[in-house]
Amino acid sequence: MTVVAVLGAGKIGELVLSGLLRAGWPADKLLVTTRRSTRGEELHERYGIRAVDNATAVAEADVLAIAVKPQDAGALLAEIGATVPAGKLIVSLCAGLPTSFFAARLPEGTPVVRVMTNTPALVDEAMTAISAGPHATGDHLAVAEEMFKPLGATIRVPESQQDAVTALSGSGPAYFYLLVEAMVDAGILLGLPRQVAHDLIVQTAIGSAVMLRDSGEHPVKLREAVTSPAGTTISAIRELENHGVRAALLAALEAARDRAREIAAQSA
Ligand SMILES: NC(=O)C1=CN([C@@H]2O[C@H](COP(=O)(O)OP(=O)(O)OC[C@H]3O[C@@H](n4cnc5c(N)ncnc54)[C@H](O)[C@@H]3O)[C@@H](O)[C@H]2O)C=CC1
Ligand SMILES: O=C(O)[C@@H]1CCC=N1
Repeated sequence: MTVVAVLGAGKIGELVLSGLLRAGWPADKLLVTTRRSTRGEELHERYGIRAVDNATAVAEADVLAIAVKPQDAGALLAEIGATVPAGKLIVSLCAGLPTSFFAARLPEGTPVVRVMTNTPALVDEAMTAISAGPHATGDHLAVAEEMFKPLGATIRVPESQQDAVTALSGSGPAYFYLLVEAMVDAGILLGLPRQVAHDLIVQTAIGSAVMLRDSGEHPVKLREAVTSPAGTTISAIRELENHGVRAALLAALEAARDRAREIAAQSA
């Protein structure tokens, strides 16, 4: 069975490892590398996986999943790049970095797949977009899918779309959490106890999300069904439009996409 090493076990690296274990990936087919040895020991105790150094991971794993910050990827590749044997699959989880960044620092012919997942992987509800980079075949994409399908939904996209994907689904959970946080505050403004406001809006978010996924209806239809003539909802929507929420979202996602491009430019 494929041995996967996660290089850099912060939030996303741990989330991938824990998801693979939940899906039944044997612990002895997983390796992790960390910058601090105490972090490696912690992960070993928590999951029973071996924490090794980057050189051991390169030697023993079939797939190297790069989960360091994009700003740290250059240093990591300077350390391991020349030693990566032919045929190892590189799966990058790094926002912004194009697969050409990896190809330029790895032996010629090394297959690279670029992946953008998100934190709901923690509850097996991730959205993961997968793109083939240099030398990546259908079989390599299938390996990436085997890793990420148990963590939620997967989609294949051309790499040219990955910065937009990062802005939408990679960062997306943060936008929903911000909205929920703001709506809880609004509930408090209206006089509700914090816990009641929290419970009301979290269940409303879950119900709305399930309807978005399962009803087959366009979001406009779902919103119209809530919006009674001369009712309460349209009064709220007028305020949202007056305050430019729609325009703010367009600008926000454009800013996230631009930041992904900037990260790539700064790393080149
Ligand atoms: N946090 C998120 O929601 C998402 C993050 N990503 C991407 O995942 C990657 C990781 O992000 P986070 O987990 O949020 O960052 P993080 O900072 O929590 O984790 C990165 C880890 O890499 C370790 N590290 C750095 N250099 C290393 C080296 N040479 N050898 C071994 N370990 C090393 C650091 O000590 C740290 O624990 C980033 O590239 C980010 O763009 C992708 C999708 C979503
Ligand atoms: O904020 C970031 O850069 C990472 C990438 C997508 C989500 N978090």
